[in-house]
Amino acid sequence: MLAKYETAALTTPSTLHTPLRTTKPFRHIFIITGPAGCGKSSVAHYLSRTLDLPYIEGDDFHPQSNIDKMASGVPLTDDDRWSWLETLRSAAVTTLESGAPGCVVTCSALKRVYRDVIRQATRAADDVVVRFVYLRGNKELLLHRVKQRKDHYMKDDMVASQFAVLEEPWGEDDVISVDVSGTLEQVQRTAGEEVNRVIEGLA
Ligand SMILES: Nc1ncnc2c1ncn2[C@@H]1O[C@H](COP(=O)(O)OP(=O)(O)O)[C@@H](O)[C@H]1O
Ligand SMILES: O=C(O)[C@H](O)[C@@H](O)[C@H](O)[C@H](O)COP(=O)(O)O
Repeated sequence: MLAKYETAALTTPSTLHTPLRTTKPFRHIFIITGPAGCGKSSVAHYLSRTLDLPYIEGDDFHPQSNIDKMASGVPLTDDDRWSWLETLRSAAVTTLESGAPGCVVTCSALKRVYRDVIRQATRAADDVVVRFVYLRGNKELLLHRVKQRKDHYMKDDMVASQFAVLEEPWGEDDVISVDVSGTLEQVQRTAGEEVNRVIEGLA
């Protein structure tokens, strides 16, 4: 069982003039990332449910032109993605401004510059924290999982193009990396434990 979200606390530094410490909870935006088939939706639904945080599905924020493009097997370009990423970031910030203590967002965020667009959400307020959960799997595994998936516009022929532009987030200190080669239950549990460590201020 994950710890209650409300237990997370930011202790503001005391000064000579304010000897009493006040606490203020962080509001976390957890971005579940990785190429198609890595398990973003499956893991994000689990985190949203267990942490009782709103779920924002990145695919719901694409303009129709992007969906048509992906459905016809044409990879998106940077220019197709900028406004999508900004819209997604706004949706996360609006969710917090509406009173949510945090949220869980799915977004492939394949390149560092895309993650940087999302990172700008921290400018909304000093208690907003962005953490990425990168679901790490090799191309063959994700291809296999996308092939098994039904009723999704994104077909397996897009996986190779996603790996071609993927910049794995090594060295980015706001990223949790989770190996997805195990069962879905194992991956969900590991992601939950890692996210819980962040919420508790341990990571
Ligand atoms: N660890 C896993 N083991 C086996 N199947 C998985 C695992 N994670 C996800 N899947 C399955 O793989 C497919 C893709 O998962 P999904 O969550 O839709 O990925 P994404 O949102 O990243 O494209 C789904 O059919 C899902 O049930
Ligand atoms: O679940 C999936 O199949 C993917 O997440 C898919 O929906 C797509 O990756 C993104 O929505 C945007 O496309 P890019 O990853 O090419 O930016």
